[in-house]
Amino acid sequence: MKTMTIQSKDKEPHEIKQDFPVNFDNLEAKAKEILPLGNFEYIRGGAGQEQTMRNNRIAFESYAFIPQLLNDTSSIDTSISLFGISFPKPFIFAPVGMNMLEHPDGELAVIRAASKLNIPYALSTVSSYSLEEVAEVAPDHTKFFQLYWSKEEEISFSMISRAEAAGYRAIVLTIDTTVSGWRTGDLKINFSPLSQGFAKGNYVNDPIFRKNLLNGSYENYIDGILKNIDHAHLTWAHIEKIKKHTKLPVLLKGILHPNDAVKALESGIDGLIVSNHGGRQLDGVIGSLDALPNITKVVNGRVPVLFDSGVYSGVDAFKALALGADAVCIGRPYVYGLAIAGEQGVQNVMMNLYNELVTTMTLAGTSSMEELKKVELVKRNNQM
Ligand SMILES: Cc1cc2nc3c(=O)[nH]c(=O)nc-3n(C[C@H](O)[C@H](O)[C@H](O)COP(=O)(O)O)c2cc1C
Ligand SMILES: O=C(O)C(=O)c1ccccc1
Repeated sequence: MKTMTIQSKDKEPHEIKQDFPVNFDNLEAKAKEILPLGNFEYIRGGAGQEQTMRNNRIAFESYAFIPQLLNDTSSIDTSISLFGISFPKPFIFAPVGMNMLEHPDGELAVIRAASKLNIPYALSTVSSYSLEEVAEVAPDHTKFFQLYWSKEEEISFSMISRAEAAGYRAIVLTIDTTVSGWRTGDLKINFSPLSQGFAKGNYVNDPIFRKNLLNGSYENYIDGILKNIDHAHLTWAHIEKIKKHTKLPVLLKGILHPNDAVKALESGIDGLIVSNHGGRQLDGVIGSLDALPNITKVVNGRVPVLFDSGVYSGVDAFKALALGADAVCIGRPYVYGLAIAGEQGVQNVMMNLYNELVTTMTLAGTSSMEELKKVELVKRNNQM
């Protein structure tokens, strides 16, 4: 593979493989060639008729921005600050479960890429490698732990304590996975990612989970994970308990309604992630980007508002940031990069997104996140 070196604005040289797919469709097509069909469809697919997935894209396509020119954009500052820490790029790795479905190095490859690029990394509860193994690879890098609430709450509290002990900097509680979405693609071929055994990382050595396993509450790990993962009983009352249990900032992932954003603030939540889970959970909901402006309005800068679902280019990231997101979380693109070329693939994807964002900022006359936030957008009614 030919390589070239790109000098990014945060002064770290990054190598990009020239024959690595650049745009999202090509990335997805390449991953499809490489991955077993079930794994690929699980990653690509969404819930139901995939209306929500389409709504995500329609939302991005509906916004257009109006550049203002003859501003000095010879130096672009993309840095952001989150919970008192500064990062050179406005990106975050979204939590994505079971990375061994894509590559044997799984989350270890992703955290290596994240730490080289200095992009915060959110590890999933259902990771293939444990939170401790991931932390060991990059002890000083900023990591968040995404929590799927367990039916047996002691397991969740145990995982939070382990994340604290291993140096994770925040807990991201995902609230949109009350039950797993109606994933028609997986149902069609009877594909069950959990049954492949790649979701065990955080459960295998969890003291509470093991105790229950030995007590015979579950037949095996997979049975135990399946029995624990749905959280339909989770309510606002739990947030108080979680906040009491940990000193770490707690973010809620999956906020779409401004009323929920208000409740989150009233409950003392430290940050929000506007997300519809990439259209994988509830079909027929609003595009995530369409939910963003009303939420940033009610939050009004009191806590960080992060964003995900459908960010597939630097221009998409630009639009989400212009609509008030403090950082954007990247999901499927990096997962495809991981499938294609492991750690290097993850780096390539993130650097392509980043370099396109920098190019977009330069052309749009915006040299910092503050200026980007002032960009004017127009929304048109789009049919795709
Ligand atoms: C294969 C896959 C697995 C995921 N696993 C999790 C998970 O374990 N926990 C979680 O909160 N979100 C999970 N997500 C959702 C992502 O965090 C994120 O919300 C989503 O990927 C954003 O949509 P996008 O990929 O279209 O940008 C997963 C997404 C994918 C594609
Ligand atoms: O597939 C997903 O999107 C996801 O979040 C999940 C939920 C439960 C188990 C594994 C992954």
